[in-house]
Amino acid sequence: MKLIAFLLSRSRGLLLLATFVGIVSGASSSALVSVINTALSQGTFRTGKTFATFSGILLLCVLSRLASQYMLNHLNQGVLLELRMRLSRRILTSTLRQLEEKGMHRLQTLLSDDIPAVSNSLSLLPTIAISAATLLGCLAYLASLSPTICLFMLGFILLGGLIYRLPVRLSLKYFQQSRAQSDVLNKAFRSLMEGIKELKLHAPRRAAFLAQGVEAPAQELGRLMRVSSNILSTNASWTTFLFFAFLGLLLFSVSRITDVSAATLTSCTLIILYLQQPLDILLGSLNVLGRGNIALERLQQLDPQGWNSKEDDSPPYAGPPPRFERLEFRGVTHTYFRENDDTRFVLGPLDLSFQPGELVFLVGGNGSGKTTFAKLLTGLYAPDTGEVWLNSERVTDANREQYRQLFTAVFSDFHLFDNLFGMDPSGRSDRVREYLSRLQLGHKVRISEEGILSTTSLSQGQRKRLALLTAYLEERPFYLFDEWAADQDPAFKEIFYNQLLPDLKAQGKTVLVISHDNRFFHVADRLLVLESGRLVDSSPSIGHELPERQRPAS
Ligand SMILES: Nc1ncnc2c1ncn2[C@@H]1O[C@H](COP(=O)(O)OP(=O)(O)OP(=O)(O)O)[C@@H](O)[C@H]1O
Repeated sequence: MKLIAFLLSRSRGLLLLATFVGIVSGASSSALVSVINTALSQGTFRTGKTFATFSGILLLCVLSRLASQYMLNHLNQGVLLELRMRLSRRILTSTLRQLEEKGMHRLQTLLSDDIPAVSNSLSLLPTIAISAATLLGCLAYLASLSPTICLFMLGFILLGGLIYRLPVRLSLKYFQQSRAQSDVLNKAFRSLMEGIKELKLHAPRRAAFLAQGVEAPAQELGRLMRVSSNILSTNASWTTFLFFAFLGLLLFSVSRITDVSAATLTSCTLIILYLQQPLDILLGSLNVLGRGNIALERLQQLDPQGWNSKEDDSPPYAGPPPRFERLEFRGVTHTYFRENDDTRFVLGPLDLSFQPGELVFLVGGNGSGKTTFAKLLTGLYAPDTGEVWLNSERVTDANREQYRQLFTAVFSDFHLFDNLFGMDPSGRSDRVREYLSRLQLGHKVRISEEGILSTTSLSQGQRKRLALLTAYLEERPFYLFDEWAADQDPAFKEIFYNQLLPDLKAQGKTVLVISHDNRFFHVADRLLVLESGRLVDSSPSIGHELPERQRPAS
């Protein structure tokens, strides 16, 4: 089973030790039964020797159970930590395109459902080890009392186990289908959170969304889980029935065909009754382990082989931003395929270059490919065809991580962290204060020596200014702003275009600004114009005539 193999590959020594100690616990538990049984059948329960043996074994049983559980709990938590970190690393090392194609909601299911499913099954391992050892110990004792009854019991366990497996498989099939439904439901939950304002404002939309978007997948998920659980419940009841039917058979039939004494039969019955709990646990664990296995398989699909990520092997780049003399696109293209309507969007082929200290505007209608261009430029997408060259070196999968460190970007769907992770603001507090005051945020936000922002609960325009502050502090050679000024008031727009951008240029930074603000195009050294994925113009902006549909309204 993948789950056990995974656990073994992580900490073989500890797992084997914990299993061994669990076996000691199980064995001592069955030894206890034997002591009780012997004491009862031979009437020695009042002797000091029996009391000492009983107490000693009891102590061994409890302590070894505790030790085994502690070890396995330690192992489980270690594995869980590793799974969480692995998944986070896989998300970070996968290409943006792979993540977009996979869908963020699926990643959410992995984090919220699949990791706990693995955790549930791992936390069952100590109990499984102890139950298995108890079972084996009791069977050995049973064999010493009556080999025939032990053989019958073994036959019953094997037959029962085989019969039990089939419904478990069916139940797991439903569970597997429920994972896909969880993805759908998580997608709906994302829409619920992100679209809360729209839903609150429109009652019919809210009702329809609740019914079709949430209730329908939630009901389907509930149905699948219900069927899966009902199969298991039926299975468990059926096994309990079989267990007592076996006991009945033993008492009423087997005793007739073998020459066991009444005392032996009583002892055997006592042991078999004692076995019911470990048997229940072992059979029930088939399902929990199966679910954990399915969850682990889903998580492992993010592994390099499973997801075929070329970038996974490259170590994270920890050096300074690369030197920047010239950046060139040679015949670069990117294509989006849309599965649902069989159409595609092609950006390029693009041939252009950037030099240090240039202020370039990228303009074009909605959907013309500006943001896609920005993702290609910043190395978030690799070109489908064509080449990107930095200075005299071609950008490839091997050096793309390093190439990306050239840029600082504020995308239109930017995320504002409440901590300046990876930047050390200590010793730069004067600069931080100066930037905050330039961005007119001095009265609103403070940044601690550790880089923690006092608040991010700001207006959208203010949040964008804070993102700009982060960009300033990164001090990269190339700045990219995707419709940054769209949320700014007219006064601050003026400051952005007429002061902040020229300042960056004066510092020798290259700046690419995606903008619809025609009034400020004259600030640019160069204007790139995109139309339906094609670069139709890339001439100097001064005196430049825009295509008619992009000219400012007079
Ligand atoms: N993740 C994606 N998967 C498939 N198609 C996409 C994806 N992102 C964008 N597209 C398509 O690619 C085209 C260009 O999108 P892009 O976001 O680059 O345009 P844009 O010029 O930035 O538009 P806007 O000004 O509206 O932001 C659009 O037709 C869009 O439908």
